[in-house]
Amino acid sequence: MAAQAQQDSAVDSDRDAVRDAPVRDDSVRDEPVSDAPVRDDSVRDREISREQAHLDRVYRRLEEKIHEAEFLMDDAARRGQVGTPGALAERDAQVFRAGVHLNRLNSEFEDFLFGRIDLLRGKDGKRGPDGAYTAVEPAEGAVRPDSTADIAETLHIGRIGVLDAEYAPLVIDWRAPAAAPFYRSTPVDPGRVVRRRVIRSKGRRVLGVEDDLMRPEITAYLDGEELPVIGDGALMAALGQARTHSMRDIVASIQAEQDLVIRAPAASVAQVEGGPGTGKTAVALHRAAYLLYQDRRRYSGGILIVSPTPLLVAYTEGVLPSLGEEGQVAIRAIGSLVDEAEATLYDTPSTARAKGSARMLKVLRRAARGALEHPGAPARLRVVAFGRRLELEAEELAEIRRNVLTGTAPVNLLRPRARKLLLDALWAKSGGATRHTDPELAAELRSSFDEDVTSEDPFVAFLDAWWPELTPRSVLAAMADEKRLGRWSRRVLNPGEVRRVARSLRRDGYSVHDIALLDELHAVLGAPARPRKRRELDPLDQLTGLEELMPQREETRRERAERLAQERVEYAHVIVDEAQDLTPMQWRMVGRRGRHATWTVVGDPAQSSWSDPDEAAAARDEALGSRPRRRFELTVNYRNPAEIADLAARVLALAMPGAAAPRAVRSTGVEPRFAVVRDTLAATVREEAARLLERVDGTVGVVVAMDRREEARRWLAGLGDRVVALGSLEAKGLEYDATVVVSPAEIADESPAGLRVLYVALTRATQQLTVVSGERDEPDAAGVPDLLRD
Ligand SMILES: Nc1ncnc2c1ncn2[C@@H]1O[C@H](COP(=O)(O)OP(=O)(O)OP(=O)(O)O)[C@@H](O)[C@H]1O
Repeated sequence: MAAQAQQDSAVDSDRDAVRDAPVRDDSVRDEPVSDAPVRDDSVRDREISREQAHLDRVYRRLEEKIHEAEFLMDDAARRGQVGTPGALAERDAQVFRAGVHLNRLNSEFEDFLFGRIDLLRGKDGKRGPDGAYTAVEPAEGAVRPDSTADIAETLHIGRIGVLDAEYAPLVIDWRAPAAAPFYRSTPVDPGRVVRRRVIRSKGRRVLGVEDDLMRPEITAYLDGEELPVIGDGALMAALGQARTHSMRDIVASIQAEQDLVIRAPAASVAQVEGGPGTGKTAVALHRAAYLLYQDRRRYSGGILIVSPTPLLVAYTEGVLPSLGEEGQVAIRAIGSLVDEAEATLYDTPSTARAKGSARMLKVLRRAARGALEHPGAPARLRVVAFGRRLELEAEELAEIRRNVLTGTAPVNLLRPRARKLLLDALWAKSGGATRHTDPELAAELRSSFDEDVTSEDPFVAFLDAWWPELTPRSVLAAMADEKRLGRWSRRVLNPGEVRRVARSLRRDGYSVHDIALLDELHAVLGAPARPRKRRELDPLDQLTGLEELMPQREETRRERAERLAQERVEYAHVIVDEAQDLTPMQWRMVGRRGRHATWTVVGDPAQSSWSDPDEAAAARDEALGSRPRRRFELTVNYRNPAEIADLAARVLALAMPGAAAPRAVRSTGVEPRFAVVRDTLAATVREEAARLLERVDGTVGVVVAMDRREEARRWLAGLGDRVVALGSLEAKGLEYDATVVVSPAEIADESPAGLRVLYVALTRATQQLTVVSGERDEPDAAGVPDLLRD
């Protein structure tokens, strides 16, 4: 039987890839070779043209929908001319809906349609909102006693859903419940799925199909014809593709354990752990698209994805638009979370350690108060009121300041209280309190005294200098003074830390750790009350004189909504990528953006570059609060071939003894290459990078210790834009076809978490890895550095 005969190949291409021996990936070459041979296959061609016919139908339908949307826009424009308020509102709503629709339909997605499942008859005959049958399990008798069965339903899966004119599904949105079996079904637990097909297309042309048979034990018929099975496994094809400088979506080949995370209910915190290359970043991005599809209204509050570096943001930015989602999701690097302050600098590990620690909280609170006493602060206050000269001396002023600061409110919000206590003290000196016994007259006198004093320029100037409105930047700048910082850090930071932190703050620009300090200071200082903008005059109000009658009218609901949107720093869902790297201060910063949010937190403790994971875990727990958590684990490495994964596992064993490395699904037969410095380090690295550029079609990453970044860029000058140099910390989350890791010992010695950083560096390549060793690496005769020996 044909289906039976295909059993072996179907098991070979088992999409779950859960097996012990990695699959040999022959697309990878050690030596440059020409293109692989193309197989002529008439069944394959026939299947491709069948899918082509379906895709043509889909595009015809899309064109009809585009015309409908355009008609809607025209119609809306006509309504606009009527001019009544009702018609105008309706027009706005229509234009908006039609615009969104057109926009989505007009984007010519590469592989708009990418999947298909052929299903057995289900337990009941119920259909879901997308027109597909809802049953997960097959009906009794769907498979006949002689192991034959008929396909009862065929679903095509794509980036957005398309119904035909009769509301039958032409394409099911990948996020719809009916699409779940496409990702979840396995030969062990197939449900109704008999055959799962990945369709590869470009623009409107179908290029190929790859099938996996989920029920190899039966012979299935579709329209009386036996169901053919084509292909060598779509997953392997996807993994073998050359990498560019942008990440691709994985929508056509999401694996079952990943799908569980993507579709997890968003009620609380989904905590996802997995080793390098297990798809954590990919899953996080697909989850954002899924959540928006599931409950667009709820997530109109915005989804924030926090990424470790601007490089990773740039690498991943295109994924959501390719899934049909834009606008509602903000992907921000952890160093760009505070508006108008972009991190451009790196701190040394010891400075970073001090700045990232929760100990800084105390320092910042003291600094926020201490910064009020700046070198230019006036020592005394002199005013004239009721014709008398009144003075407050330094001691009295200090006493008033102490009094004000007993309050716990943010420093900037204490300014009105400071003003009031100054006036009280001046009033007491003026003797005004004894002039009247009648309380009403006394109050009147006091109020005209206050008015007298506060309208005097010297008082206003004094208050501005003595209790200035502090900004996070000004306080951080004050901390650059080592003496002052020493005072504010007493018994919190040691003198070495004080020196290093102060010195780092004297540089031009901010480091990624400074951004969390700025954000904390923003909270500690409090935003000063903004004078409310006067409403623009409404012509209707002018006619009726309402504006005069109600000069302080409350802001309308719409105005309030607009203001809140502008001021938004909180999100409905927060996704933290590479969560293992967040310092306690960064957790506080991210936590403030998701106080009422649901969360997805993905990370890998073995890749943490933070030296005190326990302190960070405590800060994370505080940010996530008591929300219930659901834990997920990703176990399969889709990035590295087994040859590279095995080498990296040696460093993992040193960095985290006993930790399990994820299982690699591919093997290339190409072992990592070990090179020792020949002439100069620069020349050796350049030669090795050039060698790899010849062997791979895509990108090459050269990973060096952080303080070699600049020189490494010079080493590679002129080799073209397929190759990039990166510091070890910048390599986080990224991947290349091939990598050169320069001096493992230098990377490992950089910081207390250096071995884990080296583990990150060694796990970036999808095809080939070269390790260059200097003397410090103590390479053996084969060039293998001490740290990487078995
Ligand atoms: N189901 C899949 N189908 C195809 N490719 C996949 C799949 N899952 C992951 N990949 C690919 O594997 C690579 C690694 O994925 P990703 O960067 O998301 O892993 P990660 O767990 O975030 O890794 P790291 O912890 O090292 O940053 C990417 O190229 C991704 O596209």
